[in-house]
Amino acid sequence: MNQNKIPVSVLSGYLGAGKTTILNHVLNNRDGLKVAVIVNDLSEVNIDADLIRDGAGLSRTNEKLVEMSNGCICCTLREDLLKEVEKLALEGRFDYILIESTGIGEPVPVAQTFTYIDEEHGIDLSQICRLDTMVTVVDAYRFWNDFSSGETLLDRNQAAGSDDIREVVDLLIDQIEFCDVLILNKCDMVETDELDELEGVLRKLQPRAKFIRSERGKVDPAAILNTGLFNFDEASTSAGWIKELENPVHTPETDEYGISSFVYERVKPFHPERLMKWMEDWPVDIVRAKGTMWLATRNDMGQSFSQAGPSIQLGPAGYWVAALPEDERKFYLQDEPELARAWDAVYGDRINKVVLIGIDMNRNEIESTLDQCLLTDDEMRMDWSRFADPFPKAIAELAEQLQ
Ligand SMILES: Nc1nc2c(ncn2[C@@H]2O[C@H](COP(=O)(O)OP(=O)(O)OP(=O)(O)O)[C@@H](O)[C@H]2O)c(=O)[nH]1
Repeated sequence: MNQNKIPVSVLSGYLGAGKTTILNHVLNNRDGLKVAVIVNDLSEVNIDADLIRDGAGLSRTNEKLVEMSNGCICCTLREDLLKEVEKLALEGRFDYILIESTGIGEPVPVAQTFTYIDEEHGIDLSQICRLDTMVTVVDAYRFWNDFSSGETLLDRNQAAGSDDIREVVDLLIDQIEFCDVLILNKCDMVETDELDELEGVLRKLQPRAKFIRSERGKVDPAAILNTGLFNFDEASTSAGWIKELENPVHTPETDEYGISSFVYERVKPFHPERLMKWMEDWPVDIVRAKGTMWLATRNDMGQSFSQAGPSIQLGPAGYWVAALPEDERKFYLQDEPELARAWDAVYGDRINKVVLIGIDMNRNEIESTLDQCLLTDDEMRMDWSRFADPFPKAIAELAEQLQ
């Protein structure tokens, strides 16, 4: 760890989760640390900055509050963030930079700002700063409500612009699946057993992060400052579904809250119509599913599948290596021993491989009903291109039905 580089912590979390409250608490207990604070607000009036100015008692001479308003540091204000952080770091009078992102900000692009050289502006923040901790704040009281609302940010008038079509649940998942510390805030508003269940699910979604429960934002500053926990590669692969794919762990049935996960893996394609019907009747006990699907009608391309609550997405993931010209296929097989090991003699790398995470999932039922969506032995001998394929245009309608 280079002591000359100024450490940075970033707070993400959906609107109203408690980021400003936590920030104020941490600043009020900062123990002499000279902190520069960057507060990002989507609107023109940076209310959070006012709250921090009033609540945190930053010293005018030693500290600084930078407002970044009217945009989001993960996209439209990314360049401003680069320049602002560079300026603060080069001033050399701060011990720490603490950033509060907007509620609709995604953590990955913010972390990238600190990790990669920005060629366009010639700024390499990694030479002057050290991203120390990515923190995600989750509102324990509203979580399930937001997760299952089926609403988009536009529906809630919270979008970054009219072309921002993100669903609330997808944003929540992005924030949870990329963090080093997850703060479950507003614990005063939720019964303990509900909290235990929620934490169990969140730990399944994000097994790497350190979990902290807080009430009214009371978080020990040491939990989010100078933790040294950030590592881009580890954070990028820390989602529960990736961990489950890498190393399937079968939670024993004794789990108090019935939270479990498993991988559905079959070397046989789905019949698109039957799969579509299955999805229309999505089992409510599955909270999160993610993986690759093989549709008989799209035999050359794997489909990337992602579900979180009522949000379902399916789209092309890329060509199966088995569908590539022979010389390319040989190249990949030589280059990737893992691919060669898993290679099927007939179908190559074509496979259905989906991680399912849920509460009280009936694994047998899920597996047997999904198996019925695979091609039958008779269908395997037919011309697959002639099967009806309602994907992907039906996906949008499907998402609506699930709400
Ligand atoms: N009951 C309770 N209320 C809380 C807690 N933490 C924050 N609040 C309240 O929740 C509301 C939102 O808190 P903020 O700290 O402004 O949340 P935020 O994440 O900064 O919100 P945005 O900046 O809009 O994204 C405020 O009214 C807080 O007083 C908590 O732990 N318990």
